[in-house]
Amino acid sequence: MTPTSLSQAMGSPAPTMPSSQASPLNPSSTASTPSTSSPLSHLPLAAPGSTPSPSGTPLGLDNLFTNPVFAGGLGLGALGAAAAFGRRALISTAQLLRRQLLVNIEISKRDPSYPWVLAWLAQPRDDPGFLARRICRLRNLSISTTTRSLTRDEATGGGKIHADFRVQPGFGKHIIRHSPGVYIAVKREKAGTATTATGEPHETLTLTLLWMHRHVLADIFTEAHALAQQAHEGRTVVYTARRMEWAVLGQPRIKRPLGSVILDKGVKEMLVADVKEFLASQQWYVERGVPYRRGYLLYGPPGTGKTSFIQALAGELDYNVAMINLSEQGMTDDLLAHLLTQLPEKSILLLEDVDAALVNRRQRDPDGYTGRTVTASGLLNALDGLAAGEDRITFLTTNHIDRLDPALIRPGRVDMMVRIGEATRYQAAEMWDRYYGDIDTDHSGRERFLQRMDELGLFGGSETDPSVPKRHTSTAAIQGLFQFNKGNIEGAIGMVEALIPRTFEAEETSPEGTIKSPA
Ligand SMILES: Nc1ncnc2c1ncn2[C@@H]1O[C@H](COP(=O)(O)OP(=O)(O)OP(=O)(O)O)[C@@H](O)[C@H]1O
Repeated sequence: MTPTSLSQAMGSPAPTMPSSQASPLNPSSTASTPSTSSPLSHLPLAAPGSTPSPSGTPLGLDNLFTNPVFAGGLGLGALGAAAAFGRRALISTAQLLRRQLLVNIEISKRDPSYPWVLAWLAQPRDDPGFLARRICRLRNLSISTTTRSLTRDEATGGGKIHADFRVQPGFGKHIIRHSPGVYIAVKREKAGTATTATGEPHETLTLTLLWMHRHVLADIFTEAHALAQQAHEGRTVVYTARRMEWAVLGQPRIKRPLGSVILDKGVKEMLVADVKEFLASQQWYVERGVPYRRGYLLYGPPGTGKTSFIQALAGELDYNVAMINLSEQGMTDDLLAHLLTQLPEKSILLLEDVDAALVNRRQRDPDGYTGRTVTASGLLNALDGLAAGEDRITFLTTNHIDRLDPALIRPGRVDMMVRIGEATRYQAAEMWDRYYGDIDTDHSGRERFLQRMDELGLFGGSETDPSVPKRHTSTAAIQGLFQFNKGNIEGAIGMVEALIPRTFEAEETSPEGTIKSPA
């Protein structure tokens, strides 16, 4: 039912609309257009109760614009829109300029250059001048501390631990001046949550500089690398596995001279020559399709210089040492394989006490469950399986060769096996010369020392007295005795009995390799 019919039905006449309201789009129109001529003609222009225009007509658009409230609102709206547009235009222009004029370089914490650049940023710089001094400042600093135990020689000042503090740019934004007129914005930030690898959040470092100054980036990385190398010069970096990544263990150590490790006659020379030959013959391996890696197994009793030799060899070759403890909690076959594929560059891989991993092969129960972490097959695969990396020198050490699986000792995994045994007469004499050579010029002290060792059967029995038990001592024990009697020939000779290992003596004697202070 239409409204008309409704009103008619209710007995009231249908309302007529004034002709001036007939066409709201043409308010000035006075033509008496029928209300049905415009679809909008029946819509009221003003809300019920609104003030009629002074002309007596309801509010029209011309009146709307002359209305100060409406005009003011419209003006404000236009201003707001213009401001928003202007802001957006400004942002777009800034982004465009940024893209065109600036260059960003992001360095991930996983990249080897990350610590180098951090150290480079913390370098003291020349005074840049009044203005630049106000602009350039590392606002937040963080500290990276490493500690190491002091040797007996170093610990004269009373302390036992040496700490190194390195100041680095902290998290946040900084500005540094690279050279006159070249400024770099630095942003160091934590990215995301803790990684499963280290338990620490990932970090990035972003350097931003003018596009026209981009050439300094190459200088920055070269300088940062040179700085890192300088810090490690004459030093051997020891890496250790920290969860899924390699981490530097303490401070890089001063290179140990090869001459300070005394192995039996010719052993050291033979090993060094073999490694050097391997390093010089990469082409030979490539041409024959042989994986370019070489494995060495050093075995023998504790304290005979196996680890010391590997450390000194790394120094001699200008290599680092990447060490994995196979019996460490959490070390699994997968983790071992992963770490071996990520080996730090120019590093000797050192797997100590390798028997610890192989023991579990026998301890596996019928279900294949093993209480230990790295299995024997995991180790074998990591050494020469499909995923095993190339360009690698591996040293394995063990005190228990009898516990090793024969599968481990086969060319490709272990190419050379060397027993580093108990101290021989040759080694004892060489060590004596290193400690007392300058004061025992006629070697008389050395002869008395060796004779005393002989009398006690410490070179595997006495040549003159068959009743003397066959004994051995370690080079570590001899070193301990000499260190205890620094510059004291008589003291050293008088204490030879302390070299007798505990296994050959009653319980009250000193443990193997340790020198007890005289009462
Ligand atoms: N042949 C050696 N020449 C010089 N120093 C030695 C020698 N053997 C042992 N030492 C000294 O004894 C200490 C222990 O030596 P090192 O750790 O190299 O022995 P190791 O054979 O690796 O022992 P382990 O089998 O227990 O790991 C070191 O301080 C090292 O300087």
